[in-house]
Amino acid sequence: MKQIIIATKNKGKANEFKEFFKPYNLKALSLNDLEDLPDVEETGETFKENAALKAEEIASILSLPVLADDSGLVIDALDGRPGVYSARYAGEHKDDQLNMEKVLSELRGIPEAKRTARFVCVLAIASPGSKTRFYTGYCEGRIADNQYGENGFGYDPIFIPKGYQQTMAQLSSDKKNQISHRRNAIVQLEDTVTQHGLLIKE
Ligand SMILES: O=P(O)(O)OP(=O)(O)OP(=O)(O)OC[C@H]1O[C@@H](n2cnc3c(O)ncnc32)[C@H](O)[C@@H]1O
Ligand SMILES: [Mg+2]
Repeated sequence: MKQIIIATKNKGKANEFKEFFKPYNLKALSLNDLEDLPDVEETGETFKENAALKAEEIASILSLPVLADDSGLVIDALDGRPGVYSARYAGEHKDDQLNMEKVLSELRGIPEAKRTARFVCVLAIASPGSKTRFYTGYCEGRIADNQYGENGFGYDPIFIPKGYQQTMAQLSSDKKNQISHRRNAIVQLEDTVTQHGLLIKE
């Protein structure tokens, strides 16, 4: 089967990419499937900068085209936080539970209408010798009053997509993968995947 490398160590993201690429008969390999690759430091101030850092560093080490995802939750009432700091919002150890508790406590007392937020996903495709390409997807919604549901990862238990009454973590993984920021970004890059050199081996 043909393969595509995703420069992520996040198992939740990696599993979603595995599903997305199945219809292309493409096997998505994450950094958890490959040995001896460094942790890329995310020193950028934007999703785009961090996505480029991850894709370009791994592409240059492997001399292969690489896809990276930088994503996060942007909350209006918190002036856009946690934003690019979503993974480490409550500390360097990247704890989903503590991150959600921090957001819920910062939003305590804020009424439903003012709890608007969106998930953002910026994908970068870096290919040695070519210019890095970017694709962005959004998923609009609001922050719930508590955590609900077990599916997904990250902030899914506190995020209610627009048009739904349940959190992302209460929806099935198939449903999430139809409406998510990551899906919406993937749709943008579909042509690139099918037409260009992302298929690294048979
Ligand atoms: O950098 P990699 O290795 O890909 O893994 P990461 O978890 O550090 O990924 P990011 O730097 O892009 O940070 C994204 C964070 O935003 C949150 N997030 C992104 N997509 C999400 C989703 O689909 N559902 C829930 N939370 C999400 C979650 O907390 C992630 O850890
Ligand atoms: Mg990260």
